[in-house]
Amino acid sequence: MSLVRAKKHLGQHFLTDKKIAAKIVDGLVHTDQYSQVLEVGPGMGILSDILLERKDLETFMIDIDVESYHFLNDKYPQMGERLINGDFLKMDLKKVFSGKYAIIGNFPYNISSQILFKVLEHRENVVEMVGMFQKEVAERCASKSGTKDYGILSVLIQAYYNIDYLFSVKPGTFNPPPKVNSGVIRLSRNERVTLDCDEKLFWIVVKAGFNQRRKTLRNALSGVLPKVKMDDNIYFEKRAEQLSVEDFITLTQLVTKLAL
Ligand SMILES: C[S@@+](CC[C@H](N)C(=O)[O-])C[C@H]1O[C@@H](n2cnc3c(N)ncnc32)[C@H](O)[C@@H]1O
Repeated sequence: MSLVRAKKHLGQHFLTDKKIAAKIVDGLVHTDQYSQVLEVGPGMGILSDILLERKDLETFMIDIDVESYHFLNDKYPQMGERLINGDFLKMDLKKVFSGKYAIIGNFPYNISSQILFKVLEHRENVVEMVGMFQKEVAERCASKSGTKDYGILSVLIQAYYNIDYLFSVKPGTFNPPPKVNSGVIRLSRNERVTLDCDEKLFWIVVKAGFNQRRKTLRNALSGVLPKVKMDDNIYFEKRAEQLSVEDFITLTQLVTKLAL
């Protein structure tokens, strides 16, 4: 079985350290809540080898690279239709999974945000995600209000998930090595079934606030929500990075009232 040639445009950096691979799979801790897991970008299968040993989990895999797909198809003939050659970003997750499941991967760094937004979109059923990202992205997701890294993804992820930064990984543990350090995070769905506010508006407020993060929320929101008559509430004088998830929920409730 010849090895898969690493393709830069697909973000292919293959992990070579089996101990790190095992640590990543061990990051799945809420397995009482699901029995199916989707691995995104299995590559040559360093995580998949460990996942397939897990008797408590039914593993699905999707890789965009046809060469990886053939490699894995030969390596794991038992996978059948659970091994998919395709683009995770275009994958119809509802067609494959009807109940709760987890997502795991050493993700391609060029599409990190899109992967995270897709997880958020399917938050009702994705109860856990363990994944490796570029270290800065992993840290940004986990950062708290008042820090420079705190942004749209931090708020949206932390609204729906508890986040744990698990560990960092050096470039030398990949072949070929990436130019950046990596970080592994775990997202575990929190108790909130829904937010206590208009969720669509919450997303709009968060995005608008951070898209002009140097401005006060009064100025940042006025462009996207022209019908809202903002009063003298102190929230409007703050900047997005000063607000916690709870504050954003309260602000969204306030904006809803002022729009009536
Ligand atoms: C960083 S490599 C990780 C490979 C392997 N899991 C490992 O740890 O060695 C990322 C993998 O994601 C795959 N990939 C890139 N874009 C993808 C996409 N849109 N959908 C699914 N897989 C993708 C690449 O082909 C590659 O196998």
